[in-house]
Amino acid sequence: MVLKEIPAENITRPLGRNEVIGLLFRLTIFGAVTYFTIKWMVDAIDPTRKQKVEAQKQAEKLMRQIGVQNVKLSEYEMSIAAHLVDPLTMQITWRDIAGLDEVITELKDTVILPIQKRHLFEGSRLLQPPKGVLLYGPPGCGKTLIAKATAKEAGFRFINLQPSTLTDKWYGESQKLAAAVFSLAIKLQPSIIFIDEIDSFLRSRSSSDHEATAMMKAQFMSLWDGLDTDFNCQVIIMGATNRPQDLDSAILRRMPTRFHINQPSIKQREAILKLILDNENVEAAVDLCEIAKETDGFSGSDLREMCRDAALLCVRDFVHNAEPEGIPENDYIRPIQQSDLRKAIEKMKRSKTAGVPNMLMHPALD
Ligand SMILES: Nc1ncnc2c1ncn2[C@@H]1O[C@H](COP(=O)(O)OP(=O)(O)OP(=O)(O)O)[C@@H](O)[C@H]1O
Repeated sequence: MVLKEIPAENITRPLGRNEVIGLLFRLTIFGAVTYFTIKWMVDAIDPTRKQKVEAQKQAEKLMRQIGVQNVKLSEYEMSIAAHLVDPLTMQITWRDIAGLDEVITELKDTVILPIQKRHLFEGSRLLQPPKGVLLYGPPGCGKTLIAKATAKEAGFRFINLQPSTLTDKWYGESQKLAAAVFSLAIKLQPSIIFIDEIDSFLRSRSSSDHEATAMMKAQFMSLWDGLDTDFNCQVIIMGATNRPQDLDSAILRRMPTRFHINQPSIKQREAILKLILDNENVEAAVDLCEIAKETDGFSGSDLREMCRDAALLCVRDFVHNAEPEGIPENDYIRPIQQSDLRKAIEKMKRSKTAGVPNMLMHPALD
């Protein structure tokens, strides 16, 4: 009916030049609007998009900081590169670790020496630096410190990989990300891939594993084997775990160099306390040997929190001794005393028996 109203000659006559241009123009606008709408919708429903953009920005910044130029990275490598640790901010050296001298000496001999003096070991297949190192032991006892110091001292780049980076993604993405971990580490070599809580994603395989998880694990292992067969490749995987018994036996086999970082002994606690309080204002009469005796069962991290608490007691005194107008009587903070450390130990013990991490007990002071 509508067509009937249009004169027949208007339908059959060829289009004029202007009409063709107009039509093309409208088609282009329509195409562009459709493209951007679909792109916007896909972006809007991709929950990882914001993360990806952030990761890319972070990665580009870090790559510039570590002086990597002219290396082209894929989208997946970019999101892994966001976990690179800038060596300028990574200031941990052996001197920042107390009480673990034996572990450090062994690490120097078995991991760092073969890296630094490669030429001496070139002829031997047996004496190549290990491609997998496992640090195991209770939480807060220095595993991460050891890994960072190893990277710093050996001059390796440090990729701090959280297992959730690989496991939180959409189906299929985790495999691409796992591959990106290795390809990025190779592009940036020499490098250390540090995986904290490695048991959380490379635990013993079970029949209840999701198919994607099982595939990712298998792929991770075969990529790892790739590192092993390439003698020129300078990539080391360092894993840390509190639960080595939960690790897949195939993973354990790939980490033949293992270090037990145990709860510190009394001597080690004394050394850690000395290090933590080294630059603090501590009364000369403080007996750290006594404090070490009283802190049985404390990790290095507990000791640090405890010392921080003791130091805060001095600050609190300073604030509470202030005159009513808010001006402190003396303009200095008193040194840490034995009694402050004792009070802090008691507080830490209470929080440990209550199963609450100490820092949660005084969030207001953080
Ligand atoms: N041996 C140590 N010497 C000096 N400081 C230590 C030592 N052990 C632990 N610390 C302190 O405790 C903090 C936590 O240690 P770290 O992160 O290395 O522990 P971790 O074993 O990796 O723990 P988690 O398993 O919870 O990751 C360190 O930042 C450091 O301040």
